[in-house]
Amino acid sequence: MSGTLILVRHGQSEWNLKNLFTGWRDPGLTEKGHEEAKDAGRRLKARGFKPDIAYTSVLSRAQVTNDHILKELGREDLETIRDQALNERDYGDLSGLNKDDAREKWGEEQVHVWRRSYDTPPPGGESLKDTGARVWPYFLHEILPHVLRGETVLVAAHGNSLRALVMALDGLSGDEIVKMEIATGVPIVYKLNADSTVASKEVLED
Ligand SMILES: O=C(O)[C@@H](CO)OP(=O)(O)O
Repeated sequence: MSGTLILVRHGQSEWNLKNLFTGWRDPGLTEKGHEEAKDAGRRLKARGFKPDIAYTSVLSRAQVTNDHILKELGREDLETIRDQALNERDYGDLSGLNKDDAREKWGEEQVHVWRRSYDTPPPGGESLKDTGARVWPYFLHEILPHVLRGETVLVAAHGNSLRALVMALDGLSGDEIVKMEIATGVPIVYKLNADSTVASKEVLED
């Protein structure tokens, strides 16, 4: 039997809008972000998805996104597990800085390497590899068993924690992940086989 894994990046946050490195800081959603989250819920509802359990991070932008989705699905009372393992990548000393100011200071190329490379950490922060080293074991031990039991699992998390997960699920290389972006509020739906390989992947865009 195969189960379903639904990944959703939180809606636009106040700091996404202000173009600030966010990481483990905890800004709320913008109006647009709230709408994106509700829209993710509507898209899932239109396709008949019914989560059996939900997972999110300890950061409010992901939790509120999860709440909006569950409300749209009429499942506000669904068990939701919150864990730091699903937090955004820790941006270290870049947290709170403007991304354009950082490009002025350190150069376009260096900032791109910090933002998108696989194994170069930003100063004082986590590389995507470091993020994957906490996201992937958590996924294997806590989330995957539900999917393998045939359940539908919702994971509302963050751009880079989800990039780490998608990298492993899709078998992408360190070079391939550099180009991979995850849009806010757009559900990515995986069906997994009983041996945990990916049976199908669908991005629920407009
Ligand atoms: O600031 C952050 O925490 C992330 C996600 O918003 O940014 P980036 O896309 O630059 O990795």
